Amino acid sequence: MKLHLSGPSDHNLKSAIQITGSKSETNRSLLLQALFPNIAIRNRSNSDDADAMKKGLGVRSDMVDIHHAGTAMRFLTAYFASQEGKDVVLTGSQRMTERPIKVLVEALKTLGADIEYVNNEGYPPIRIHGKKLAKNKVSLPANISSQYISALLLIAPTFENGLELELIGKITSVPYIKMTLGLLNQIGAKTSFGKNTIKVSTVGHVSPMEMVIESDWSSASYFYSIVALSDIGSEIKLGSYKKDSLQGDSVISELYKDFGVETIFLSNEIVLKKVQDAKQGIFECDLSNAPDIAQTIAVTCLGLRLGCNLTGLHTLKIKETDRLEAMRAELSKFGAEVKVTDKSLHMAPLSDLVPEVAIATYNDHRMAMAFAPLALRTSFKINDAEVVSKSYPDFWKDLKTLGFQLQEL
Ligand SMILES: O=C(O)C1=C[C@@H](OP(=O)(O)O)[C@@H](O)[C@H](O)C1
Ligand SMILES: C=C(OP(=O)(O)O)C(=O)O
Repeated sequence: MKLHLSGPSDHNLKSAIQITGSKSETNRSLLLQALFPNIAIRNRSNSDDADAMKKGLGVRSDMVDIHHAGTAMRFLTAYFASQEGKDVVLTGSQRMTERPIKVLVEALKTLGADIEYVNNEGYPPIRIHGKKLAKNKVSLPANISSQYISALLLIAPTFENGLELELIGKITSVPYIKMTLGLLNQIGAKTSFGKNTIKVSTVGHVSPMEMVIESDWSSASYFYSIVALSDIGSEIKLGSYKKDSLQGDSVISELYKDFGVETIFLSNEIVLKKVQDAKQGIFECDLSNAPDIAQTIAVTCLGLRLGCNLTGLHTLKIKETDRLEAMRAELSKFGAEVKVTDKSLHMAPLSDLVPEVAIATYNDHRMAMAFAPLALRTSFKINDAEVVSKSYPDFWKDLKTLGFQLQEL
């Protein structure tokens, strides 16, 4: 589906939107629920990735396809490896077969798992023969993806003597590891996170309990961008959010102050309000703790005619696409001067946007959603707009309620 996008006629926005639960929290909770069936989940994500996780956990055949879902790939690898008697081949989309999994597989093998690569060493698909994992201590590199660490931590409560991880190198995407530990605490696991050691205790039994998932902050980021690009006085209310979030992307409420966006925390909602013009100059930020909002921020800067230096982006090359290269190519179509390294993105301020360009999305939901707010500045096209369903299937519907004009081409 190719969409032509233009902004609302009135740039003074007033709207309220309900977003579903965080996909990261949902996929962790679904795994914990499979291990401890007394857990009930409220406000789960309606994303494709959450569906892939749910289906994968319930599968009866010996083939599991998780499509594009990185968390489902990594979390299910750990889950199946620890399920005695389970024999499955775990695979995904073409892109998933290019996203590395060796660090996790090696760590699981050290713990006693039986896993083979079906085609290419280090990459899905993998064949897993589930076993009771006997060891309880392992070291692994921590600078490639935090999902490997979260995957191991999530199965740890079922180990006889808990689990101790030694993390090697600079730890990336730390808030996602803390999110995992936070959810483990909710089911009664004792956890500790020292400088480079994480410990999780065994959990024998979980009494009936409810996990209430906060709505997705990465999805909220697109509305921060919209408010930043709209008139002073604009307000969008988003539910259901809270101040003490488990999601690292909630840092956006601080970052967007520089773009003139204030966040008002109500009991179960946030109100994003454009209160002043953006701070002028080059926007600088290290996003190693919040990699999923890098694309949103780069496009906001483009729309506000600001330059940016975004660093800490070393994980972006192995996500749904090489996001650094994809951003360079697509920002450039609007006329921006962009340089990328393998861990950073640098953009010079641009005064006039080239209109009516067609943005490619590279099977990456965040490419489509990050660029959409720019329709407040110029009209353009988005190719393969349906990619948004990976994390936010209602995105285009919600954009229409704000008055954005979407025309299917
Ligand atoms: O654990 C998680 O839920 C996630 C961790 C992050 O990945 P990396 O740790 O690979 O950066 C993030 O980009 C991804 O969208 C979700
Ligand atoms: C990187 C992402 O997801 P995953 O790694 O889980 O595929 C994302 O949603 O931006």
